[in-house]
Amino acid sequence: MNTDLKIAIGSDHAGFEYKQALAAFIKAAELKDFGTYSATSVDYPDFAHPVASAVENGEYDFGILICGSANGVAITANKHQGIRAGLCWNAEVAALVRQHNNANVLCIPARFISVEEAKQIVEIFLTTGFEGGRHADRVNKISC
Ligand SMILES: O=C(CO)[C@H](O)[C@H](O)[C@H](O)COP(=O)(O)O
Repeated sequence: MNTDLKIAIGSDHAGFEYKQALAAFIKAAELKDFGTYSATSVDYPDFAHPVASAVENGEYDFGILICGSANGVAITANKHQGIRAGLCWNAEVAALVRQHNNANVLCIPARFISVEEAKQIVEIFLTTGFEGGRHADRVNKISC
């Protein structure tokens, strides 16, 4: 897919192969791979924090994080004040996390979906806009 967006991507070992496939699939204005760079076992926060920081500081428009279940990377990314990371397992959820939650980090569970499903999720996530309105009121209430 082609996009004018700037994308930060990262994974742990469980998401490594999917990250490689998605990085090849996304033709972005800029795509930075924050690692991991092999299938050797690593700790997901070491990759989720840098991706979340890069989106939080405005360097990148969106982040994509992949681990086995996507829970580890989602929990980590959501520790960042400016991050709304959503776990997406199908295209419909990916659309909703953009339309209703204005998510800026997409978390993909590599051990539970196919690479083709992951590509579809990425495409929907990156091309769907926030609906605003009542959803903006709710998103504004998230920060504490
Ligand atoms: O953090 C996770 C679960 O919330 C991720 O799915 C990790 O990829 C997973 O825990 C890694 O497990 P492994 O047995 O060390 O490969």
